Amino acid sequence: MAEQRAVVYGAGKISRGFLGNLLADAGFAMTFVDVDARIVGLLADRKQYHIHILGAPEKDSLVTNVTAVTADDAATRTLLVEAAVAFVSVGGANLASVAKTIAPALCNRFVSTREPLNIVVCENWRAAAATLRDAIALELADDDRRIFDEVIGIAESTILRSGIAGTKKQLEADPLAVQAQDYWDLPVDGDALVGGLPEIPGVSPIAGFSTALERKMYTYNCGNALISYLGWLRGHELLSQAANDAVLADLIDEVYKETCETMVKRHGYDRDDQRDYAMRSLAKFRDETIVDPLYRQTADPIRKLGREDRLVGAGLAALDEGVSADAIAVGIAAALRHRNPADPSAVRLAELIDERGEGGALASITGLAEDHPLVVLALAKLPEVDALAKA
Ligand SMILES: NC(=O)c1ccc[n+]([C@@H]2O[C@H](COP(=O)([O-])OP(=O)(O)OC[C@H]3O[C@@H](n4cnc5c(N)ncnc54)[C@H](O)[C@@H]3O)[C@@H](O)[C@H]2O)c1
Ligand SMILES: O=P(O)(O)OC[C@@H](O)[C@@H](O)[C@H](O)[C@H](O)CO
Repeated sequence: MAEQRAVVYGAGKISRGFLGNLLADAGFAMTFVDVDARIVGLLADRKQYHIHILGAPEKDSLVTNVTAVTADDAATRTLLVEAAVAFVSVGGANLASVAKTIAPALCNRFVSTREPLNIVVCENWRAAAATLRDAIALELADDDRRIFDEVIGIAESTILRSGIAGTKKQLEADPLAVQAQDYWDLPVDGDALVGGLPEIPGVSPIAGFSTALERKMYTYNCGNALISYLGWLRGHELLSQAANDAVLADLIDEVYKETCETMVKRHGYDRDDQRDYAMRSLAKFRDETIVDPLYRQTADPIRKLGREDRLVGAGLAALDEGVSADAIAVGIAAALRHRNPADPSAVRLAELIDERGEGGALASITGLAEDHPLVVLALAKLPEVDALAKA
């Protein structure tokens, strides 16, 4: 059988450290598309890179048979003609821009084939598949849009593996090296697929997936964000240190109670199943073999304070369901206190707070009124956050 090719939009930590791992193990040749010319140049020259599996070095691998092109390269236009599957992991805020690269490539594909193709979207971003589908549709003329609607599946997934930059030593040996959690499943929205996915062990189409990404963002990433922003304020460097900090234990327990109750009420998840799901995430955060720096977890606080993102989104959902959002609000307050001169988003957050105060900044980031109950609640938690930072 001819070699199957996958196109992976984004060549960052998840694309190389997770998608590339599963696809290489399944025997795929891969083309990565990225806006970062340095990464693209390295991939195109070296055609391989190392993945280091945290806590399980026997599962480390050398991914081969890869190449890459920059997103503005004319070569991207023909990439999807023979692709068997595509993945996107570029950061949710970049979905509109990647759509501009994907749309012409789909038009070229339609000239030679109307065979179905699925694009799996791998982002921590609410309604990521709909966002990408709408953005691609905007780029297409009517005839192509009709074909697009018929033969192109765009399916969400939940990424539960952590992808982490290589250590200094690993990067000296291979500038493309990534570290990844020892986790191998990528659940995908099976109902959104057209014609099914090629066989890729670990990539599992799931029926009834519609609320899975929100569940992950508002349970797993909400807990993670509270732990990470408070952990940073308390001087920790790693996620596992923050998640094992006894001073934070009660609050962590509370935030999971709130988010679990919210998900049970909002989507009808079984209470025990939801609790197990939540506790699996906490066990992961506490796992010391997963050496995950808090600067990655806390990066881009403005995005993470977004109205539909892990903290404010979860807080609004809790209030809608009549559930307490007190602990979630502590997480929001801790994010407002986040300062990191090396992170442009944190610098911008500090400027916004200087200009408008915490309430004004949160209102302008979320679009909520300054007197919205969640904004008021979050501001009321600032003294608690300040006390926890010093405790
Ligand atoms: N790293 C993790 O552990 C992890 C886990 C779960 C979910 N996620 C989510 O996965 C997504 C990717 O995360 P990551 O950690 O791999 O980020 P990353 O920054 O390492 O990689 C993103 C890559 O996308 C590229 N990119 C940006 N705009 C692009 C465009 N228009 N076209 C092509 N490439 C573009 C960037 O240059 C970068 O190389 C995010 O939504 C993140 O929230 C990450
Ligand atoms: O990727 P972000 O920036 O949205 O969030 C940082 C981490 O919390 C996140 O990458 C988790 O590690 C990930 O969601 C694990 O599934």
